[in-house]
Amino acid sequence: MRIFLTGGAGMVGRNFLESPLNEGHEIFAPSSAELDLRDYDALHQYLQKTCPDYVVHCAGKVGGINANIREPVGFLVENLDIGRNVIMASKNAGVKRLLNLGSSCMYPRNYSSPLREEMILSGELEPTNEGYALAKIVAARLCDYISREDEAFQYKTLVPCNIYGRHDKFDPKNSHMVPAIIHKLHLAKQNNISEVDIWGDGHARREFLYAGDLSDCMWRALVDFEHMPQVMNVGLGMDYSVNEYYEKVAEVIGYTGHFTHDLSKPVGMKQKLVDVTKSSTWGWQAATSLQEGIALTYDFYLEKEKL
Ligand SMILES: NC(=O)C1=CN([C@@H]2O[C@H](COP(=O)(O)OP(=O)(O)OC[C@H]3O[C@@H](n4cnc5c(N)ncnc54)[C@H](OP(=O)(O)O)[C@@H]3O)[C@@H](O)[C@H]2O)C=CC1
Ligand SMILES: C[C@H]1O[C@H](OP(=O)(O)OP(=O)(O)OC[C@H]2O[C@@H](n3cnc4c(=O)[nH]c(N)nc43)[C@H](O)[C@@H]2O)[C@@H](O)[C@@H](O)C1=O
Repeated sequence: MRIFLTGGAGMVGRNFLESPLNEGHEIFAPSSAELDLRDYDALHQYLQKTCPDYVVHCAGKVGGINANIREPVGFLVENLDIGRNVIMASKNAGVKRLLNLGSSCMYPRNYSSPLREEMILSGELEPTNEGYALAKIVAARLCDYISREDEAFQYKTLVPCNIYGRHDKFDPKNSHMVPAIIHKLHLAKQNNISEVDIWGDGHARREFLYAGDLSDCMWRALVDFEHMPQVMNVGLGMDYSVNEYYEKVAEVIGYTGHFTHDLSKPVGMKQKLVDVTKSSTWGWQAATSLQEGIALTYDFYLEKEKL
């Protein structure tokens, strides 16, 4: 397969490229410095030249709750521009298969039951990442419409829960919760700090999938694209409280201090567990436990620290 991968320098993209399943495929993965996806003409020319069989769209402006609260304009506009450009340039260059990455942020807030794909747009979005979610919803819907208007084009969307793993962002300015906890507890242990702040009361719940498992699902989707549902959640099938994540990371790192709760910090959605019925019926499920995933991510963090 000839594959054009966007976001190849990011966490999901690098795990996709690192996968042993990439054997025998030709993958084009320009960085944003080589090909800025906000430049439609450059992108269209690139696709006409490379003629990929598949486009895998991982690029975007991505960050944790703080980054989304700080820059709603950038999260909406950049992801809208990039999403529209990649999808429309692919269509206009005649690329027949496209795998788009959505996010569980697309779902309405205040649902306690597992979130099913048909629930997208059925309610109010979470304000802390509304801009990002709107851009993700537009891109997913654009893929649906293209596939509906002309069956020769199959543009499909995976909707992952929160992701963590190798090549994650650990800088507190932009990081998601798991990498943020790893960074905080590592520094607390190194500097003998006996107390670490948890944002909020710690009762919010999150589902974090190991990036290597998402990569495995993406490769399986390319191999069995016809049978993949038009929109499909990708998750672990279970969630944990924020407090439990801190406890699990402390166990892996060997941090023995205690935790306080900073109620001034944003907490976002109370819960966002995705329903995994479609993906398990399709024949895929996550293989990496939270314990294993955190250990592998911490190994990566330590390797990075040494550089
Ligand atoms: N991380 C998570 O928890 C989740 C992520 N997702 C989705 O997965 C996908 C990948 O996320 P993740 O790997 O974490 O994100 P990263 O921030 O790690 O990577 C994003 C990538 O997008 C590229 N990019 C950004 N802007 C541009 C641009 N203008 N032109 C070209 N490339 C650009 C960056 O390239 P460069 O580095 O060269 O600038 C970077 O490689 C995204 O679609 C995200 O919405 C979905 C659910 C959860
Ligand atoms: C992935 C998906 O979801 C993202 O939203 P989010 O899940 O709310 O992002 P988050 O991982 O940063 O927070 C998860 C929870 O964790 C709590 N929390 C505790 N302590 C820390 C902490 O130290 N840092 C952070 N970031 N969160 C903390 C925090 O209060 C919140 O309750 C979108 O940004 C968007 O990227 C998107 O698509």
